[in-house]
Amino acid sequence: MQRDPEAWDNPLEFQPERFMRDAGKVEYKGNNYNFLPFGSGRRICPGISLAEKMILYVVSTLLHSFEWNIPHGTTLDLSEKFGLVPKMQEPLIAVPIAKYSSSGHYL
Ligand code: HEM
Repeated sequence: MQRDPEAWDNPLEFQPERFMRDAGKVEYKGNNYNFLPFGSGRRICPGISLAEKMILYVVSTLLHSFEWNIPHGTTLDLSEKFGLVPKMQEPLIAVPIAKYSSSGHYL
């Protein structure tokens, strides 16, 4: 359903901005069957509230604290392989470089 071209324009294209166009209106708590990131019904993810509170904090802290690279001499390959959930064809190797010392000073 989340890949149905009748519900989504170019559903297989990575377009995170599609969610920003109607930010605030995107329903993800199991009532909009076009978009079920946490599932639906009796087995819906019980961690939604925690995820809502933590995800922005965790992702922004990782982006703020580290510069992210891929190993030298490699290229980024975002192709997927078929499965129950999409997995990367080639595993992503991300190399974090700390921006701050343990005392909090910019390196
Ligand atoms: C962005 C974060 C998360 C996403 C996208 C996510 C997504 C999902 C999905 C799709 C399911 C299956 C629902 C279904 O079968 O209909 C699930 C189940 C579950 N999730 Fe999450 N989840 C997230 C975070 C969390 C967190 C933070 C916790 C706990 C602290 C959690 C605990 C669980 C548990 C225990 C289940 C099994 C529920 C059951 O089978 O009855 N999840 N989650």
